[in-house]
Amino acid sequence: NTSPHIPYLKQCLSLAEQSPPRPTNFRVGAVLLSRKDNDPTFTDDRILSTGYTMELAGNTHAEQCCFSNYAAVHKVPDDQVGEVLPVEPGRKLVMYVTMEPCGKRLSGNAPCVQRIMKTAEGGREGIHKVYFGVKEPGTFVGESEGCRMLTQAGIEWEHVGGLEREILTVAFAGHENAEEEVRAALGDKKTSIDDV
Ligand SMILES: Nc1nc(=O)c(N)c(NC[C@H](O)[C@H](O)[C@H](O)COP(=O)(O)O)[nH]1
Ligand SMILES: [Zn+2]
Repeated sequence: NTSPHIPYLKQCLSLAEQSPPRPTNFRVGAVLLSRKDNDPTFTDDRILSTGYTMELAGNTHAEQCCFSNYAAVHKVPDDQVGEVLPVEPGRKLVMYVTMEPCGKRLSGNAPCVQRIMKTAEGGREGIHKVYFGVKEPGTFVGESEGCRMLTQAGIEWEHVGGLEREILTVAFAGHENAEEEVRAALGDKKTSIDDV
C-alpha cells in the first residue's frame, strides 16, 4: 500500500519531464490543490494549477509557473495570486513539488519559498502545506534553506520518500555528469536505502 501522496508526486514527475533540460537548474514539477480537512484518502481534492521548470518564458521555476498559470487564468498579475486563491472554510491549500522549494536562487530571482509565503496575505492563510520528494541537492546553493524558511514562516512541509532516484534523474537530466550527480545526491540521503 503506497502513501496517498505518491500519485501526486508522480504527477509532478511527469510535469518535470516536460521541462527543457538545462545544466543551470533542475527540472521540477509542481501541483497546487485544495484539500478538504479530515479527508484521509483525499477523495475531495481539487487541482487548482500545475507548473514545471521553464514552462513559462524566462528562467522560471515549477512553483513559480504553477502560481503564474493560476494568476493568468484569474486575470491578475503574478504577485497578486494570493488574492485569487480560494479561501474556503474546512479546506486547505496544498502544494506538491518534486523538489524542495528554493530558498535562494543563483540568478537572484525571487525564490519560490518567498512566492509561497506571499500567498498568505490580507488575512488569508495561503498555502498551508508543501509536500516534496527530495531535498534540493547542493549543486547550486549548497545546504538548501527552503525547509527552514517554510518552518520560520509557519508553513508546514513534509518529505515524501520513495521516488528519490526517479525525481533526481529527471531533475539532473540537463547536467554534464547527470548520473554522477544523481548518485552523489542519493548518497547524501541518510535514508536512501538503494545504496546500502
Ligand atoms: N524547487 C525548484 N524548482 C525549480 O523549478 C528549479 N529550477 C529549482 N532549482 C533550484 C536551483 O537552486 C536554481 O535553479 C539555481 O540556484 C539557479 O538559479 P535560477 O534557477 O537560475 O534562478 N528548484
Ligand atoms: Zn524555486
